[in-house]
Amino acid sequence: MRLPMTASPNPQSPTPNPGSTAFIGGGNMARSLIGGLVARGVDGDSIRVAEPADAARQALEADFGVATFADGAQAVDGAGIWVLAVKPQVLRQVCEALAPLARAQRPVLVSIAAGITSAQIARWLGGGEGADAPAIVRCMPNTPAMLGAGVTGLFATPAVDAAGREQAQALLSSAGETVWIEDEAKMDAVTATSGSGPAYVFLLAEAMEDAAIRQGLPDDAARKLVLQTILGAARMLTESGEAPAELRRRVTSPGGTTHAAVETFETGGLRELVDRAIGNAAERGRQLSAAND
Ligand SMILES: NC(=O)C1=CN([C@@H]2O[C@H](COP(=O)(O)OP(=O)(O)OC[C@H]3O[C@@H](n4cnc5c(N)ncnc54)[C@H](O)[C@@H]3O)[C@@H](O)[C@H]2O)C=CC1
Ligand SMILES: O=C(O)[C@@H]1CCC=N1
Repeated sequence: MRLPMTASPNPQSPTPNPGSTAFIGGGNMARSLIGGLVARGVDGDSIRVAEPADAARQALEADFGVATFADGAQAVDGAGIWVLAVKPQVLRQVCEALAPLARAQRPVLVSIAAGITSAQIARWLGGGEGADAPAIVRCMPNTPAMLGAGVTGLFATPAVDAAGREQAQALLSSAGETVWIEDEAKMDAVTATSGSGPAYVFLLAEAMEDAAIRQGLPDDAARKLVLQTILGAARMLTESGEAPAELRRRVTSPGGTTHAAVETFETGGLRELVDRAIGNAAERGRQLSAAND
């Protein structure tokens, strides 16, 4: 097991290695993204992670062979791309602490924090206009990234050049599909749809499993039936080329069992509820921005 490295940061470093990636924060999402990079064949030695929790650092080293550091300044030293993977509540403090190094190294900054805008990050890093503006790519991945089955929405500020966009896209592509979003204001909708979205499917799985057990199925049978149903339906959605409504229509015999269930969902207001839930998630993103400014 490696020990946290102690090399001094070099604030003068003018030519960072674009192939080296630093993660600030080594929690759940960082692990998912790092796992995707390593699975794609990226050398763990080129990944540097700042993470204050000893246990998380040790696990990252053991699982992925990455270099870890207790201190952000050490992790970013020489890295051409920095992934800001801390909670929105601590991002300001992280950016302010790394601002001098960001101005010296001029990395591509990839933020995955929900809600926090590129303008806030730029300001916390000390700003700069035109060619001096920090190159920020605001992203919203999701947890299926750990299987390479994620999807990420990306928005790049004008300061990000074509090479920077390619670097960010290559990083997030190792976690699954990518979608460029040209209007940053829509990133809260991305967060509410796909960033948080896996939890909606997990909630549906919980509810279906509970209902199946209430219908008398043994626990293990209920779980297997529900999980394989969701997997099979997801594959049909992604592989058949058919719209969700058409796939639903084909399962729903008039007057049959599915019809009874779907009518219950429709009259119970499922669509309105989903609309409200996603609207509330997007609004929470905007609140996170305001609350952590
Ligand atoms: N969990 C999810 O499904 C998704 C999360 N996100 C975003 O990813 C970011 C991270 O979320 P998670 O990984 O879920 O959180 P997490 O809590 O698992 O990871 C955050 C990590 O940052 C570390 N940390 C705290 N202060 C630090 C500092 N000063 N320097 C370096 N590391 C520090 C913590 O010890 C922790 O390990 C958040 O901003 C969240 O909005 C984005 C997409 C999906
Ligand atoms: O719940 C959250 O705030 C984060 C962002 C998207 C998924 N998890």
